[in-house]
Amino acid sequence: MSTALQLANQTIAIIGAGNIGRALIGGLLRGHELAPEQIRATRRNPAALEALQEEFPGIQTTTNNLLAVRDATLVVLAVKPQNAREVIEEIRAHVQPEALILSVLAGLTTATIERLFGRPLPIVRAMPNTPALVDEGATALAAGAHARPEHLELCRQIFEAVGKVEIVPEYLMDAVTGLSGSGPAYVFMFIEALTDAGVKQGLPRPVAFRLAAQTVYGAAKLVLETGRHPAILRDEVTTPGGTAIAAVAELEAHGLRTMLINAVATATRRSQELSQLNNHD
Ligand SMILES: NC(=O)C1=CN([C@@H]2O[C@H](COP(=O)(O)OP(=O)(O)OC[C@H]3O[C@@H](n4cnc5c(N)ncnc54)[C@H](OP(=O)(O)O)[C@@H]3O)[C@@H](O)[C@H]2O)C=CC1
Ligand SMILES: O=C(O)[C@@H]1CCC=N1
Repeated sequence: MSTALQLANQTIAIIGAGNIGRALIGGLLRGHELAPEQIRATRRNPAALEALQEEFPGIQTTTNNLLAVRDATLVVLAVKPQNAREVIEEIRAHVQPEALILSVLAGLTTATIERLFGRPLPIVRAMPNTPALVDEGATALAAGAHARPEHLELCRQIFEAVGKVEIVPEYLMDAVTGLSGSGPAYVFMFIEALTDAGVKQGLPRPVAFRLAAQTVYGAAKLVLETGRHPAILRDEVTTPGGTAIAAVAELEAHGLRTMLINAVATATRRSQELSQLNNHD
């Protein structure tokens, strides 16, 4: 007998339907595998919940977390990490014994979440990123001690509705946070800087901006769709004695690679520091 968990059979409570929670609701509904009535979304601000319901007709919204979790088979923890403890303490006695917990809380380990619930329960931890809002997220998933393969698969389906998914051991979640979780910030800076560079050369700003953003998007798509090594694709742009190699030399002189390696190392360290603050009793 298959033990696969079907998305179509789930009742999903999204506790803290802000940016990430909203992205997940959108992805789930666009996938047409479950009806809006299977989703309960919470936050404290009733006006924001009304707006959510207008955006996603048929979902149930409430400021009452207990009401949302009581019949949920899957509880998504999507509040900010600083609100996590109070929310878990509030809902823990009301969550179904068999429910799966899916946490997007940055820096909270599955062991800490389990301790806050006060009992062993299946937990999957996710580190998504904001491009999930346009179905181009990059998400890493890690299983907690009591999560079974079918739990991980269910969560994979959820995040595949809003982008690409990698499964990693939990100890790598800080590195993921430094790379793809925080990464959109680096890429936005890159697009902004490339736009300025075009403006400096005389391009109108809106034109420079569109060219810069599309260049980043197109280059990423070329890497992903061809599967070819980025260094080979770069070689194809660099005509001997031409323009691109002149700029590549400039980027190398200023240590682009080292700068990124150090930036991701710093973000990873910061994630580890925050984890240490979050995960002590
Ligand atoms: N943004 C990012 O790039 C990433 C974020 N994450 C993680 O995702 C989580 C959510 O982040 P994000 O979506 O950006 O944050 P948001 O602030 O957009 O969403 C969190 C939501 O939680 C709601 N909330 C707060 N307290 C409660 C409560 N007691 N009960 C119910 N709802 C509550 C807030 O709404 P209201 O004020 O109306 O209650 C808010 O809308 C965080 O834990 C973060 O670490 C992970 C990866 C990337
Ligand atoms: O900066 C942060 O802490 C969060 C985690 C990943 C992206 N933003």
